Amino acid sequence: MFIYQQLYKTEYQKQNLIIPQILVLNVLTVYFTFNLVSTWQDKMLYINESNVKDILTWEKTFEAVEVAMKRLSSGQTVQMPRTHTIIPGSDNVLLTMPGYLKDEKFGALGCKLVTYFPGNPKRTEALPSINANIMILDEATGIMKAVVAGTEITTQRTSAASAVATKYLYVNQGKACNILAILGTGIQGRIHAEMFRHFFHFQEIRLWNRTKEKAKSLAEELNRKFDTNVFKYYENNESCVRGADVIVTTTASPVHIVHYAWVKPGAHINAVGASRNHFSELDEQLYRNSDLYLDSVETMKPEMAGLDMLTDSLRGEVGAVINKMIPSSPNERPTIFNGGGMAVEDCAVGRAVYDLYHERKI
Ligand SMILES: NC(=O)C1=CN([C@@H]2O[C@H](COP(=O)(O)OP(=O)(O)OC[C@H]3O[C@@H](n4cnc5c(N)ncnc54)[C@H](O)[C@@H]3O)[C@@H](O)[C@H]2O)C=CC1
Ligand SMILES: O=C([O-])C1=[NH+]CCC1
Repeated sequence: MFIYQQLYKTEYQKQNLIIPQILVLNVLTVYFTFNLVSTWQDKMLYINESNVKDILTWEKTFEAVEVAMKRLSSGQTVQMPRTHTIIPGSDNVLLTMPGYLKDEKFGALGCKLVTYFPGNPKRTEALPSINANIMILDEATGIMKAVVAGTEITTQRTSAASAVATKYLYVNQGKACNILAILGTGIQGRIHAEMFRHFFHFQEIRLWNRTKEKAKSLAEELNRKFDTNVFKYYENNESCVRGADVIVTTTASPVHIVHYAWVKPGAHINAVGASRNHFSELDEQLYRNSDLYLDSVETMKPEMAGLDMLTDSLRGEVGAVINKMIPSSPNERPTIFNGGGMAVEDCAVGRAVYDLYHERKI
């Protein structure tokens, strides 16, 4: 632009050029800014499900979720309540889960879009009921850096949240890991069975499902896969739960499938599944006679029907136990971890995947 100006000699010529110059300058500014942004967006990365499965380990997911829980309970996160867009006349729902987590290793600004379409597994070509994508945004500019496929991440991080809770509320108390009971053998039931075997080495892992054949075939498949016989299938939920040290519920059942009378004193329960609310798989007596821990009290308040009636049971967040802000329960009351799933867990694991992807230069 400066050189261009020097070519004109008279004041008249120069003045007459001012308006066109400003216009040209503006057009160029808009052009370059737009090009810069569109270059960013055109180059935006999509890390697909196969990439995620290749690079994400359970150890990394566990670490990311543990950090997310810790940071949430020490006020280093922002997590908005998720929105639920329910498709009229169905149980199908779209959730948006925005969050921000401050952490050198796992920090991210992100938003997960996740759908829950419970009929998907029964389609002619079975599909997962939960499908997700996580947007990772640049903290300085707000521009999207990547979309990370979020279905495997949701699967792993949900089970990892149960594993973190089990470690701090149960295993670290020196309690025995002999028998694990899992109710519901869909995607969450399967990952909990494999991940809990991996981290805690249970001697017996019991599986129960409403459709009995599914529990039976999963037990057979996992025994074959790991060349073991620790996986046992149960026809009845009561006998599956009685005597178990740790119980995991991963169903969409709208009615109670675990009753207080069946639960061993001092047992730990991870209540993962939810139907229309998060107060359905376990009966009220169990909630009233247990110590209840959540992933996020704020996020669960609008979602967990009945939470306001459980003030005597509610001890706080698992992150607060990890941070030693509150003690975990040393007594014989059962402990319950009711995890609703947190956006900041998805941010943390999404960031880990983003970094691993670049480290490995896939
Ligand atoms: N807390 C969290 O962060 C997350 C929670 N979830 C919840 O976990 C549950 C399971 O999810 P996925 O394994 O991905 O789904 P899935 O569709 O693979 O499995 C659903 C399971 O629920 C059982 N089920 C359905 N209706 C039932 C009923 N009326 N009584 C007994 N069992 C019933 C099915 O037999 C199946 O075993 C769902 O409720 C889902 O919303 C899923 C992901 C994250
Ligand atoms: O946290 C999560 O992603 C979900 N919670 C329930 C369905 C999906």
